[in-house]
Amino acid sequence: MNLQRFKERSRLFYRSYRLIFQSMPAAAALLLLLMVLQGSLPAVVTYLSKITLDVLLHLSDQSSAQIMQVMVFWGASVLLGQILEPWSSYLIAHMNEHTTAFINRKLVQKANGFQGLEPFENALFYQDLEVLNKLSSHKPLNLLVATIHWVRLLTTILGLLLLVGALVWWMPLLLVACSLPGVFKNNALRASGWKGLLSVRKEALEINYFRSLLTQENSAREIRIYGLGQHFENRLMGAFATLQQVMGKERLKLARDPIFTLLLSAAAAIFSFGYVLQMAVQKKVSAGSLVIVVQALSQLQNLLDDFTLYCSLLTEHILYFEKLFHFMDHEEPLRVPVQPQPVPEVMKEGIHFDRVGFSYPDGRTVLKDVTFSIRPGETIALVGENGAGKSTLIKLLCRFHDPTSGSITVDGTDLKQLDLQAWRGRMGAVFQDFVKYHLTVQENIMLGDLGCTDEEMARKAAENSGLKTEILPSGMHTLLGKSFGGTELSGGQWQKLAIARAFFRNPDLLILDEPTAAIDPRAEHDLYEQFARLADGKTVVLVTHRLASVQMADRILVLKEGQLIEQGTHEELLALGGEYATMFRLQARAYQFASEMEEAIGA
Ligand SMILES: Nc1ncnc2c1ncn2[C@@H]1O[C@H](COP(=O)(O)OP(=O)(O)OP(=O)(O)O)[C@@H](O)[C@H]1O
Repeated sequence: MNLQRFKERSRLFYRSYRLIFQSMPAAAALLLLLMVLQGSLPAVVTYLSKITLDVLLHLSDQSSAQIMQVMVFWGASVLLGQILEPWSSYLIAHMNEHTTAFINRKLVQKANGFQGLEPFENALFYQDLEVLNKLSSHKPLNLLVATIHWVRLLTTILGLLLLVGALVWWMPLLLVACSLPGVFKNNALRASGWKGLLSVRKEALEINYFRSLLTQENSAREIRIYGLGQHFENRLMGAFATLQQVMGKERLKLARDPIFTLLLSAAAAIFSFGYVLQMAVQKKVSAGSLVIVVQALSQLQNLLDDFTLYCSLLTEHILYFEKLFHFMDHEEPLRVPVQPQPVPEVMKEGIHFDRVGFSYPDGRTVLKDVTFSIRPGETIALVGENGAGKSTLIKLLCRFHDPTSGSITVDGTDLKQLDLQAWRGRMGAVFQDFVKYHLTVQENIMLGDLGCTDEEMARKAAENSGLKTEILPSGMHTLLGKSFGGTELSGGQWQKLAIARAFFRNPDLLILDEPTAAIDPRAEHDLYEQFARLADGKTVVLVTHRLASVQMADRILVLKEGQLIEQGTHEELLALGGEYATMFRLQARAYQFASEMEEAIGA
């Protein structure tokens, strides 16, 4: 290990211990103290044995008083060891819970702290988060416990080496030197094990994914209809097999490879033992000294092996922290201004997209040179075929991503310079993949504005969204979703609830990304009338495929393959006879066909 690497490792250890100590400073310090105390006890007991033997072999008038003293010390040491053991176990368990919660909180805070969505669209981010989350329940404590055992072992070993060194000065050096190759070997093996674990992060995610597909209600129907159970089970077992194969190889290496280093340290112990015996034969040592050296050597052999093991465990655990800090040091890709500009109280000029281009991190260009304006109080509808870039445009408006080229301004100020929290605070949004919170109806709505506790407003928002809460078992207080045994809503009812949440916030800018996809035509018609009434004075950006609904918009923007190809009112675009007119006629024909069919069936 070169100096640079050594410095990095030392910094890493320092940062890791600081993190653990931050979670419970007093308990960690106390535990460390207990372990050092416990660690020094074996050397004390061994030393007391030597004194006893020497006293017995050289009896004098003070011998009985000396033996009494030794017995008191011996008894106190044994008792102390017994008293301390349960307390260290108690502290370890106590700290385990705290450090797990502490690290989990740090991870969640970090993930939640990202203002943009880019990290969430990166597979490695998820894989790292998964590994870190999973191991957070034992790695931090393992590091602490391994450190404590390491300190305890070191204290015991140093004590015993001192005893041995007092007799033969070079013997401790020999024993330590012959143990070092084992330390290095085991460290390397543990590091390789950790690399192996990281190399199967994808498989670990696959296991979670396929297991949840096979066990959760939302996938249960398709799996049964298409008979996918066995297929996914095979893929699950395939991921398990890869994981077992990789980790099995690492475990085998760990069991097999340290044999030569073990033989070396055993040879040093045997040689030392033989040397001391020869000294005893030549009467160069007292019987007491001989006994303690023999005792110390036999203990040292095991202790040095344990020490080697704990060194390698420390290496393994510290690698978890290396990953953890790497994750924690992840920089926010979205540049947030240090001194943000305030969001205008009332928008005057509106929002302007100027030659906006955007590519996702995979490099595909999704928006090209898009230029348009949204005036305050205007309702804009975005239409276009699947994958045209409508939702991406909404993401840029919410500043989940920044444009790759061009700019978005609000009353002339670049969106990047605005106070992002305040900007988002003005918005209400119903996304395509809105969240179904497994909470009560009222809570679902009131999450729209945590600062408002007006239950009557929540009821009104439900009413405006067209959600009939009176038919639910406990009205507004009905618990929803299966997670906690609540009532399940239909897709359309959930969607209305998401709309109610957006209404409850009473936003200046309402974003609706296919808000009615799951809603029946009559409810959709009622809802759009409500939108028109409620949106009075608000700016609305609506994405929809149902062109019958966009006629209420002040302006319609047509996107195709990431480009804005047409814009105008419904009538203007029909008169233009372009993409919109074609799409509208196709849909109208389908509706006409349907109503003719209805009439025919009626007749
Ligand atoms: N997170 C992402 N990473 C990479 N590419 C993405 C991501 N999200 C969307 N895309 C790609 O960007 C393009 C535009 O997607 P977008 O969701 O904006 O289209 P859309 O017009 O809203 O489509 P739809 O009507 O089907 O909802 C698509 O080709 C899609 O594959």
